[in-house]
Amino acid sequence: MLPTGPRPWPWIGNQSLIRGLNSGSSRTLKHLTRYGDIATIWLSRSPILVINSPRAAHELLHSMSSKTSDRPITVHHRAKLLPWSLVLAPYGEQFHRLRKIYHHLLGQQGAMIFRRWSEEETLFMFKSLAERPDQAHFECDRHAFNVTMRVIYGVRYGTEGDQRVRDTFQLWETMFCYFLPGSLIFDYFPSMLKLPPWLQPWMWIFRGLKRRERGLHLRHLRRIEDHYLQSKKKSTPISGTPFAMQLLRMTDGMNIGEQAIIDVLSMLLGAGADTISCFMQQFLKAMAVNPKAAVAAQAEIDSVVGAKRLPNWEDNPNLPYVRALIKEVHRWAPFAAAGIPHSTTEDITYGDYVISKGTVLLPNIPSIMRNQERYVEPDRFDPARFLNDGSDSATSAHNPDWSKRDHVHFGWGRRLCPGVYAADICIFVAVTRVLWSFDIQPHPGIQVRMEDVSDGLLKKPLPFRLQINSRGPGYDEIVAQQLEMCSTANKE
Ligand code: HEM
Repeated sequence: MLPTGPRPWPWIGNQSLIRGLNSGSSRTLKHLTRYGDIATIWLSRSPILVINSPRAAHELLHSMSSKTSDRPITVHHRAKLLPWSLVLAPYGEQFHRLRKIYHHLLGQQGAMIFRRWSEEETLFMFKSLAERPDQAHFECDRHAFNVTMRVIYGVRYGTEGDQRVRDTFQLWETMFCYFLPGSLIFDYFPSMLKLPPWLQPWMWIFRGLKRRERGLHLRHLRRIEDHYLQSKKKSTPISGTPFAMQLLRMTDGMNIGEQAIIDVLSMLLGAGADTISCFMQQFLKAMAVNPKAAVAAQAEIDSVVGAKRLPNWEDNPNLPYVRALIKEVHRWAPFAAAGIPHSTTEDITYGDYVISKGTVLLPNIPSIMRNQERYVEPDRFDPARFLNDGSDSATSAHNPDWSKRDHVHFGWGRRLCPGVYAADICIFVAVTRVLWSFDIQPHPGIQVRMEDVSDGLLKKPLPFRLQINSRGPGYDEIVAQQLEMCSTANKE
């Protein structure tokens, strides 16, 4: 027996709800919570279990993680087109191989490379935010893109590269839609996968998208390959060097081909830049509508850091309110809607339910983070709820007690986001520095609407307007001095 859910239509199942889930519709996500901890919906004739409560999500995706970390069969078909993409990888040998690579690059040690580039790139962001506060959404994109490009290839794009940054974010948006279960016709009619390749239009479309993405990477990769060959001759150590260089060393002798390297690096760039940018945009909007929290965080930063220097990653242990505020933005304004679907690799039992092998499990992330059993007054933005939680995101995600986990924005179990350390660093540095130097308010006469977000896997804020004012000339001077001292990076 499966949990209850809305009645499916013959053949198509609950197609309109699936469409609602894919577009991150709050109405659909809320509607599904009516059916309890878990609701069953149908994609054609296959069940999808939508998990609505933190308790059920923890039990199924964390405690039973060894049996619930596959991706759905519909995703396996997509993975054939992108076999070196971790997010699509079926649970198995290739998943473990990729996960090892990601852990090497993004583990607690490896992720420290994000620190230097985040600190430096926030200076460029300040300048652009002060000059163009109306473009805050794009400045967040550019900031996150440049941090990640510097981590991967050691290069940054100046303003003359703006169009390329815009095109890349646009490309990712299209690609993400392609990955969603139920977004392609073969999800409903799997026999179409038996057609000859030239009769499968999704293949050509996807190959076109991939070609465009390859263009972005190839030039930078070729340059790094040259450096790598030089460093090999001289046996130069490569820890702390751009990820592309480290990846070449890790895969040297594996004979996996250039496209595989590009697939790994493009996953890192896409997953890193888009998420950090989304978070920063949600943070700016959340500060404009919750001014008391912003003022409390600024008071803490002022008393610990003062006005004579910029905050940095080392201030993290001394800024508990800022850390709590970041956790609250993750919880209150998540951009991951229905998370990335998991699937079971064997039959499992949850309460009275027997969930058979191959069943899709889809976490309803926004509803889980507004759960009344876990959070007091869940609709209220209240960083104080996390003041006694000193754990970083990775430690909290491994807490065996579901009711003590801070938020679930990074996923669960063996599929937990491997970028969690990098995200903690980039976000802390950018949030603390923005609060140190700017006052953020709604633009006069324009309401800030948290619900104005795009459709898709990531609910990205639609372009918004805020007032972002410097806190005074002393702050501007310090930023200007620091900018001057910045290393002259490779400019694209
Ligand atoms: C605010 C920042 C971020 C959030 C909220 C976030 C959230 C998530 C979520 C919800 C998942 C799916 C987990 C699951 O399947 O249960 C995921 C997967 C992933 N994330 Fe992140 N992420 C963030 C930042 C990053 C960064 C900075 C990187 C890399 C630089 C990254 C790389 C990845 C990768 C490679 C996966 C696929 C993991 C797998 O399928 O095993 N993420 N992330």
